[in-house]
Amino acid sequence: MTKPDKPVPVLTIDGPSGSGKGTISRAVADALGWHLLDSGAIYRAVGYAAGMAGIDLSDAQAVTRCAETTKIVFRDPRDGGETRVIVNGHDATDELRTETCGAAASAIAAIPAVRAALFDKQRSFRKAPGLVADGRDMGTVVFADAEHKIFLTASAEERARRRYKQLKEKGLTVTLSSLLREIEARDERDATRKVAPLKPAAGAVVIDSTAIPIDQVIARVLAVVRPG
Ligand SMILES: Nc1ncnc2c1ncn2[C@@H]1O[C@H](COP(=O)(O)OP(=O)(O)OP(=O)(O)O)[C@@H](O)[C@H]1O
Ligand SMILES: Nc1ccn([C@H]2C[C@H](O)[C@@H](COP(=O)(O)O)O2)c(=O)n1
Repeated sequence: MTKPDKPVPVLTIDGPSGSGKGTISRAVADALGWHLLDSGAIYRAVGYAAGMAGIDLSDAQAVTRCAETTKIVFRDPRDGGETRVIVNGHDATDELRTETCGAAASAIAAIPAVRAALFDKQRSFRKAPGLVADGRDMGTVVFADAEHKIFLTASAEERARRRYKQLKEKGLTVTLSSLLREIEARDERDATRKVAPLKPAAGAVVIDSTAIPIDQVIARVLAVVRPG
């Protein structure tokens, strides 16, 4: 009798905005040689496409149609820079990273039919030799069968400071207090929605990175995948 194929391993990294999911996921995926899914970029792309089409984000039917029809392509840059996100043929990478797009993504992500429309697309990223999946419901819903699960968090104040530094370095004018308010509002919406709310998956290893430097967080996550 032949043995059934071993499922492709998945490491899920869920957590609130600014906890470092993207940074840590990219570094861990590179170290393991695994694929990467930035599921937040998919929700941001739909929020962006809906905005471009003039759709009212509270119109669940219209936003769901938008989620079903928006073409989202992740393009690896040839020069080793940031992955580009192409939305309906337009390189929207920079627009997607704005707080406006983050808030739009958070709003449309609360619509159950939108989440259902994006489910298969996210699952399709599971390919050998493995996948690191970053988001809010990777370990609880989309890859509930994942072998390794992390919940990465940090205090809201620390996350606001990180975002402030990031935006200042880009030359943008922001205030720490407004960023803290935006982060707290997004946390509240993502964690209290009825469908797939942000919460640690059962069995997830919780890492609070408030006072832990990036390289140590990466080491802790790698130790979960490759213990000993
Ligand atoms: N442990 C850490 N210590 C200090 N800074 C960190 C740490 N982890 C991440 N950062 C910095 O915090 C900022 C936000 O990180 P990142 O974009 O990875 O968070 P995120 O959780 O993916 O956010 P979002 O959900 O909004 O996409 C980046 O500038 C990153 O370099
Ligand atoms: N798996 C996911 C990923 C993202 N979202 C929603 C909620 C977030 O506020 C928003 C943007 O995500 P980010 O790019 O900041 O990680 O998208 C979600 O509901 N589920």
